[in-house]
Amino acid sequence: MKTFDALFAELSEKARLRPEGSGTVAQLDAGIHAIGKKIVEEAAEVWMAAEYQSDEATAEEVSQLLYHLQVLLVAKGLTLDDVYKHL
Ligand SMILES: N=c1c2ncn([C@@H]3O[C@H](COP(=O)(O)OP(=O)(O)OP(=O)(O)O)[C@@H](O)[C@H]3O)c2ncn1[C@@H]1O[C@H](COP(=O)(O)O)[C@@H](O)[C@H]1O
Repeated sequence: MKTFDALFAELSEKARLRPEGSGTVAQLDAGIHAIGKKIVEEAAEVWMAAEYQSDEATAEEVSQLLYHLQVLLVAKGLTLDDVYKHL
């Protein structure tokens, strides 16, 4: 099973190697504004799933929100340690 840290390493590699067909590369190319909008959209989907849908659906929406947050970190050149030091 993939972990949060493993996903971040994978996304960092995608940004470095820019493989064809990568959704992450497309998101990075779309820029901070587009990534930010995606985060807000996914956050709303987390809320709606938690309030009205199953635990499984909620967990899936959370995974998508975490993915888009990681894309934002990669786009900004931030690391997980930059975040962890605030936890
Ligand atoms: N974990 C994720 C992940 N979570 C969410 N998403 C993206 O976020 C979108 C969220 O989907 P929604 O349900 O909101 O659907 P949607 O609104 O129709 O989404 P759009 O495609 O229209 O933006 C998905 O379509 C994916 O594009 C993800 N895209 C990729 N990953 C993982 O990231 C890694 C790198 O992926 P690539 O860069 O695509 O190779 C792989 O391990 C993937 O499994």
